[in-house]
Amino acid sequence: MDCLLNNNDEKTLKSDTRLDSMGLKSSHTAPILTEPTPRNKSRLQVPSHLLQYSGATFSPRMKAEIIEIRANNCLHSMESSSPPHKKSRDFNNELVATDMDGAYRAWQLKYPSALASFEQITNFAKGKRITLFLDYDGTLSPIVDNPDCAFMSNDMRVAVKNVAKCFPTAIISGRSRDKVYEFVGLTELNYAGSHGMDIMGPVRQSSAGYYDCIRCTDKQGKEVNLFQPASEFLPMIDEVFNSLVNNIEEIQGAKVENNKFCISVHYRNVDEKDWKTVAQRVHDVIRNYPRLRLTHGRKVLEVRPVINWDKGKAVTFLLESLGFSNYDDVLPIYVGDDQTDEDAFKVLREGNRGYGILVSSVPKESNAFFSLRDPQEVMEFLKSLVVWMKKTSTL
Ligand SMILES: O=P(O)(O)OC[C@H]1O[C@H](O[C@H]2O[C@H](CO)[C@@H](O)[C@H](O)[C@H]2O)[C@H](O)[C@@H](O)[C@@H]1O
Repeated sequence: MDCLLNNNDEKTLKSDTRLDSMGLKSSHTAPILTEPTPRNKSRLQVPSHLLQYSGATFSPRMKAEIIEIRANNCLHSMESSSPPHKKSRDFNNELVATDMDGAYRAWQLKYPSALASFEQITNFAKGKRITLFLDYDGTLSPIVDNPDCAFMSNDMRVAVKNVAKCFPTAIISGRSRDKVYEFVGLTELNYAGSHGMDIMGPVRQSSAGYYDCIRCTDKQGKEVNLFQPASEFLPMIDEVFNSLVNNIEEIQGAKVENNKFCISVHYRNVDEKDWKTVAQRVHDVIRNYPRLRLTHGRKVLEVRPVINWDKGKAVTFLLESLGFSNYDDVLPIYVGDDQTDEDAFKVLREGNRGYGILVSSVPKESNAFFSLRDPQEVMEFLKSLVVWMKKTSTL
C-alpha cells in the first residue's frame, strides 16, 4: 500500500462528548464485556492493585444484546471520528477559511498555543528540570494511511535528538516498544510501548522497589529496568491477534497490528459501509475475553488488557525512575495528540504538576493546558526549548 499523507482532521469536540456519554472516551472504561471467569481458566498473575476487571454475571441472551449494543455504539464512535474537512474551495479553487478557523481561534483561548506561550512555560520552568514526554503517531510523525509507513522526518529526528541531550526525554507510544524504536532510532531517550505497558527506563532503586521490574541490558549494553505490568496477558493477546487477523483482514482495507501488549484494528482504509462489519467482528472476537477492553483512537480500535495502567501511570513511573519523585524540582511536559494521551495530561493537570500539550488542528476538549497544531509545530517547540536551554546555561 502507498504511504499517502492523510490530511483529514479527526475527533471533534462533538465526537469526544459522544464517546464520553457512551463510556468509551476515557481509558478508565469498564471492560466492554463482563463475563464470569471460566473455572478452567487460571487467574492472571497481575498485581492486584492493577486489576480493574469487575466480573459481573449476565445470561447468554443479555450477553448477546450487550454485544449488539456495544457494536452499534462502537460504530457511532467510528462515524463521529470523521468530521467534515475544515477548509473548502471557492470558484477559483482557492482555499477559503470556513467557520472552523474562527472556532479554532476561539478554542485556543482555552488551550493557548505552546509556541505563543513559550515564555510563560519557560518562566514556570525556572529552578526546575524540564522533563519531556512525547507521543509518536500524530505528534512526531504525521498521520498517514499505512501505519507501517509512519516515518518521522530527519529534521524531526534531529530536533528530538537535540532536545534529549538537554532534557530527560521519553517517548510513550501505543505501538510496540520495538516498533517505535525502529522508527525513531535514537539511543538518547527512554521508550515506553503498548500505551505505557512496556517501559524500558533507567535503573532506580525507588521504582525497582515498588514496581515489579526486571533488571536487564539494552541493545547498547546499558543496564536498564524493564517494567511490563501486563506480561501475563501475552499469550491471550497473541491468541486474540490471530483471531482478529483471521476475521478482520478479509475486510478490504482493514489491518490488524500487534503492539505486543495491545492490538490495533485499523479501519482508516476501510469503506465506511463496512465499518459496522469491522466493529461487529471485533466485538465477536473479544466477547470471549472479559479481561480485554476496547478503546478508540484515530481511525483505530484498540484492544487492551483490563489493568489499572495507562500513559498517565507510565509518566509517574518514568518520573520516579528518573529520580524526580519530588514534583517541586521538575516540570514534566507531555506532548500528544490522541485519546490515550489524555490520561497523561490528567496526571499532570492534577496538582499542577506539569503541562500537557495537545497536538490538534481541530478544536476538541482535553485535559491539556496548551496546544500545537501539528508535528511541524511540535518540531518548532522542541527547537525553541533547545535554544532556550542553551541561552539560559550561558547566562
Ligand atoms: O500512541 P501513539 O504513538 O500515538 O500510537 C497510537 C496508534 O498510532 C498508530 O495509528 C495511528 O497512526 C497511523 C499512522 O499515521 C494511522 O494510519 C492510524 O490510522 C492511526 O490510528 C499505530 O499504528 C497504532 O498501533 C497506535 O496504537
